[in-house]
Amino acid sequence: MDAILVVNAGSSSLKFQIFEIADVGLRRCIRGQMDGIGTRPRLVATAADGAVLVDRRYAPDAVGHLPAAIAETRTWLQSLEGFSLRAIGHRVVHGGPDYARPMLIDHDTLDRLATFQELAPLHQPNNLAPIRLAMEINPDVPQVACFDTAFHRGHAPHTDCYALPWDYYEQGVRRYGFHGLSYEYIGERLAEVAPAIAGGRIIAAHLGSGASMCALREGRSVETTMGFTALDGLPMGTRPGQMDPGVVLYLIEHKGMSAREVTDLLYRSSGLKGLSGISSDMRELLASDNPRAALAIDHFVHRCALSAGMLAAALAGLDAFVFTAGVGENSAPIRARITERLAWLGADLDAAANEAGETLISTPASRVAVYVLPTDEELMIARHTLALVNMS
Ligand SMILES: Nc1ncnc2c1ncn2[C@@H]1O[C@H](COP(=O)(O)OP(=O)(O)O)[C@@H](O)[C@H]1O
Ligand SMILES: CC(=O)OP(=O)(O)O
Ligand SMILES: [Mg+2]
Repeated sequence: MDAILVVNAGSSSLKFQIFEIADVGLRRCIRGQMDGIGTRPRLVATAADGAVLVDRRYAPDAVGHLPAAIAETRTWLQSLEGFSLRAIGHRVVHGGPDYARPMLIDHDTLDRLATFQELAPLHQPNNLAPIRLAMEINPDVPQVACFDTAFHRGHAPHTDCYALPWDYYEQGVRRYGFHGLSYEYIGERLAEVAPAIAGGRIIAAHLGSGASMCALREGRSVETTMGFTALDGLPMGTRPGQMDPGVVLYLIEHKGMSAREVTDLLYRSSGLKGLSGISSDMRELLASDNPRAALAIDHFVHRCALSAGMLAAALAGLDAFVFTAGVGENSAPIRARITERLAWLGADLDAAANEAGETLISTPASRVAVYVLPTDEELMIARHTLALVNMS
């Protein structure tokens, strides 16, 4: 069976899918992930009919980081039979100013993408490692890079620039935005679920271990919370989100921290994990009676509400709000708390629908439709990969 493998290395998870290249297009065969990396690692994969193909838990230090997750997942994938790999599609978080669309990967592209590693240290090295590995093992199998940043390309310069001397913008110091594959999918999915409003003023909230929001109009990104890097915007599992740059200067100049130490603090030890002192995982914080867990959750909800207000201002109003990604798709309590903070915009939560995890969780009287739409970055990657490989 001719197949496409899709690899999506996130900050706390490694997601993968295998699609058959069928006459009718793509048919999903296997969907899996290694999640809870470093906290409660678990490899789960299911077949298209829902049959569980593997469900394996590991000790936290056995799969303590993405390279270990890649190695363990690759070993399992190699045990599969019956697939003839025709292409591999990869999520690559940072495409810099050059890459505004998916690209076939050659060694020059790979070298260029490696120069963005310091702009996405939590992701880019883990995005590029499987590409290098596959190039060594299967050099004849075409590989495609699909960028988180591409969906946000095309914003007006006055929205993408920082108030710095202009030549910094020209050097690439600008707002890029991330989670673009997720937002591209959510925009298409909303057009299927709610065609009447999909082209309107939409905020999509990708609330995972990495978290951001995006303002869409006519299905296109007009503003988003992440910026030059995936540190900016909302508080996340291990990242602080928006923060006065003076804090970085203070940590270096007055606390004597090195740039490397500040990088590690901001990418790996801040956010929900740093504030709570307990965990980066919203499930553990919601289950904790520790006041610091409540503080971290209160902070997360508050910053989500503020960012939603900012994006509603960018849209000059709001027609729909969409929750997606790990927290957005799975946590009714967090959805309820954020939606309550959007009442001033006209959002009215249907508590029963929210608890039941329905697709529409706002009441008929709500002036803002509130949806829960599972994202599927991997499907977007597979579609782009098939399109590029068919064209080449
Ligand atoms: N039932 C749940 N309730 C609250 N949070 C959840 C739930 N399930 C998953 N999560 C959160 O989602 C996060 C993973 O988000 P996800 O988008 O899948 O991963 P990543 O951000 O690594 O791409 C977990 O770290 C956890 O905090
Ligand atoms: C950009 C980003 O934060 O990605 P993830 O949510 O997969 O960590
Ligand atoms: Mg993710």
